[in-house]
Amino acid sequence: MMSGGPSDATHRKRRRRRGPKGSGVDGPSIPRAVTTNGAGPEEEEEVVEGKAMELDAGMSAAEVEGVVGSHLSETRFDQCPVSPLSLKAIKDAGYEKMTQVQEATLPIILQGEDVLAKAKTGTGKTVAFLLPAIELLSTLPRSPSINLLVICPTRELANQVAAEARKLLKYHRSLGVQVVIGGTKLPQEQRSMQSNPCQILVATPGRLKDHLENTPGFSNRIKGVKVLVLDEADRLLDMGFRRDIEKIIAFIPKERQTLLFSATVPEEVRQISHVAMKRGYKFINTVKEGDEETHSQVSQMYMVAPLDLHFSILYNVLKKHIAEDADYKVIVFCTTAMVTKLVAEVLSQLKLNIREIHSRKSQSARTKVSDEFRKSKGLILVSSDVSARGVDYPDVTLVIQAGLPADREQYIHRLGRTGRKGKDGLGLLLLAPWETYFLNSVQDLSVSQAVVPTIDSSIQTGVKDALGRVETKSKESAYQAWLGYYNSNKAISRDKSRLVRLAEEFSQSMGLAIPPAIPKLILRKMGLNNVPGLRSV
Ligand SMILES: Nc1ncnc2c1ncn2[C@@H]1O[C@H](COP(=O)(O)OP(=O)(O)OP(=O)(O)O)[C@@H](O)[C@H]1O
Repeated sequence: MMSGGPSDATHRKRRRRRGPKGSGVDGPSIPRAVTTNGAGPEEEEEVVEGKAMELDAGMSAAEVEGVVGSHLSETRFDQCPVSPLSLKAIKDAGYEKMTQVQEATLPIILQGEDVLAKAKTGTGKTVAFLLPAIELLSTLPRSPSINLLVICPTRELANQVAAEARKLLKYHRSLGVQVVIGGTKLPQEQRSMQSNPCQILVATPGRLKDHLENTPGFSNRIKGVKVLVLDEADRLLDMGFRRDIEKIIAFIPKERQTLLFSATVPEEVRQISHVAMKRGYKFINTVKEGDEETHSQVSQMYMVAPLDLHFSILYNVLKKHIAEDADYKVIVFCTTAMVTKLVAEVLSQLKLNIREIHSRKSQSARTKVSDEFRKSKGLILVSSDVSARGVDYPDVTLVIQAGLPADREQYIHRLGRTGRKGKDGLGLLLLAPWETYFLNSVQDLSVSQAVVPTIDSSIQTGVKDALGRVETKSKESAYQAWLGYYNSNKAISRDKSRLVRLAEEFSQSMGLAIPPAIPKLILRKMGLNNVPGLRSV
């Protein structure tokens, strides 16, 4: 018997009023076809708290730590109503016990309910939605329709979800999985879908929309969707992706099961979940109230220092970490693609073992680097937010976030690349003094201040020389991207002359004597034309 089933879980019905008109929650941007999808004027959701976190009064401190820190439940997969074919594949994958989110969601998903699930990073959410969906699919008659559609915000994550699906499908010979992602050739995907139509499709939103609009027969195939999954649901429902998702959902039958998963579920997402889910959906939260959304076994630090020290601090911290851990595996998150490129170039010049990944790289280069980083140790991945969510690189020892994360959620997801599957990890957030206001948004997490290391002259000289060897073009592009990123941040862009001053500080930190000129058109697009202190060409 499963111990985390609905009979053991705490159920609470909760009625919530949706936000007022124009509050951004029910705004006019939601097409009628989508808003009518099971949503009434008042949303009702059932809150189910998994019993996985309940503690026994008689436990020792070590046992308590083991339970709280552990991502695994006491339930084995072979104790669950799962087909022998799936069980065999699960065994081959080396999984024996279910993780807490898997234990809490499986029975409810198998009952056909719509589910919004929140569980910490690296705790097996992918299997939690794939396994019950595959169980359902295995009972359907064979057809060329797509029956399970999984939408992911990044290409790397889509590939990874497909890989996990292939593991689980090992013995389900009649089921197949296909991936459609941007950055690859559309006709190639069209041909492969035609020659081998699979029941499971994993996609990024833009490319999926492309297929809906341009691939003959595709919109018919998608009418067969029985289960829709939004992985990293809060990201997919935020303003960047929301319109695409709404358009896609309009093509999919309303009679379906919808599963939304993420490590972060801000209140706004709960309020707009009716965009995708039926009323009366179950909200399953395996993060106990009062518990942090991050892992206790991951030490989180922040460091505050002027921008002109950031390259040296980065170099110093990395060198120290490498000296302390021969199996180091580090991700350095940067604010934008072009800043990522610059940081990667500077650190490479400093003879560190660097790989670079961001949206300006070709998809084949991204896939190559991602595969290499997954398998390797002794490597530093300098990354934009393309690696922030979902990607499962085992044994990452340290995550550095240089500059402001986009928001609290992005901070949590980036940090979640370390400390996966109950392992230890380290996180460092490196901020300039004027960025420290961000700390308010993570004050409920255990982030402690770290002392700025003393930077000796050899490090300073090394960094200066490395910067000198980096092409001016990279610095110019980084400056422009930096300005764009901070200009889109409301707290900072309010005072344009301050923004220009800060950008100049960044330019100096790269060793440039004067800030680069920016094309007029771009300045206009950023709303920064005629701002004193910015040069244009
Ligand atoms: N029951 C299990 N036992 C052992 N390992 C598991 C189990 N389920 C999943 N895993 C492994 O745990 C790792 C993390 O899983 P996954 O990437 O799905 O986490 P996640 O919760 O989706 O994380 P994120 O929030 O970062 O997306 C993967 O390597 C996966 O193969």
